[in-house]
Amino acid sequence: MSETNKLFPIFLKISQLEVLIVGGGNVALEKAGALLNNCEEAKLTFVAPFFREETLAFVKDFPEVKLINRAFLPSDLEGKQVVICTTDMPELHREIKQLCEAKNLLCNVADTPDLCDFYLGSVVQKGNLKLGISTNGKSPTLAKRIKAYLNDIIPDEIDISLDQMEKVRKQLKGDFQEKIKQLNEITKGVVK
Ligand SMILES: C[C@@]1(CC(=O)O)C2=NC(=C\c3[nH]c(c(CCC(=O)O)c3CC(=O)O)Cc3[nH]c(c(CC(=O)O)c3CCC(=O)O)/C=C3\N/C(=C\2)[C@@H](CCC(=O)O)[C@]3(C)CC(=O)O)/[C@H]1CCC(=O)O
Ligand SMILES: NC(=O)c1ccc[n+]([C@@H]2O[C@H](COP(=O)([O-])OP(=O)(O)OC[C@H]3O[C@@H](n4cnc5c(N)ncnc54)[C@H](O)[C@@H]3O)[C@@H](O)[C@H]2O)c1
Repeated sequence: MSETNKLFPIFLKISQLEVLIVGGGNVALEKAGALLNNCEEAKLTFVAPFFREETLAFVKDFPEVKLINRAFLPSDLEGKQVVICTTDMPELHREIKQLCEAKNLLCNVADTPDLCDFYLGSVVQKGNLKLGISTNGKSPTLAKRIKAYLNDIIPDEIDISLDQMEKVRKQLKGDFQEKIKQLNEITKGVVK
């Protein structure tokens, strides 16, 4: 059988988690952008001895972002649940990954699949609908292309259908199996 993608996608309530981003440069900006564009209340703490202007300009309007202006210390991991390493210091990333393992923290080392417990995905968003795309680390660029393609072909009106379905779902009576039958019937024509 051909190779399969064994990653399991979950949709994190990122505003309920404490996230540490180590580094404040281009890659930090890219990863923070990925999180904040999905949830502007994401609780991000950055630690870095130097922050790029672009990073500072981007994060300044987000209420839950904190900046610590010095080199990483192991104590920065206290109270954190997710850690994203974005510096230009591979040795530091290996050390942080080990510290995270000892504390059972989920760690992503940007652009370094071997050190990641999870990958960031490409995200398609149409109102309440969200699709996460993974290429199993094979090609983030192709993931970006697939995102653009899906963004074009999924109609904006899908969000109206979702709102209508929510109302119907709340009004339906009957036992669970009967509800599923009715919901399947109503949604038959939505995706053709
Ligand atoms: C989805 C997205 C999320 C995000 O980061 O926001 C993401 N990378 C994005 C873009 C992107 N990254 C890179 C380029 C330059 C072109 C290229 O190299 O292809 C571009 C394209 C661009 O920027 O246009 C460089 C790169 N990335 C990785 C490596 C190392 C390697 O593969 O070995 C290298 C080489 C570094 C070097 O040269 O040394 C690895 C990872 N990048 C991942 C995620 C994870 C796998 C996701 C998947 O399964 O597809 C994984 C495994 C880990 C992680 O970082 O979480 C985001 C899409 C943005 C969008 O949707 O618009
Ligand atoms: N820029 C890109 O798009 C890109 C693409 C692929 C790979 N990379 C690689 O990713 C790495 C980061 O790139 P970048 O462009 O974001 O670099 P950058 O210079 O913009 O940022 C590096 C950040 O790491 C911080 N840092 C350094 N030592 C630290 C420490 N001890 N504790 C905390 N923070 C520390 C710096 O203060 C800075 O904020 C580099 O190794 C680069 O080669 C970058």
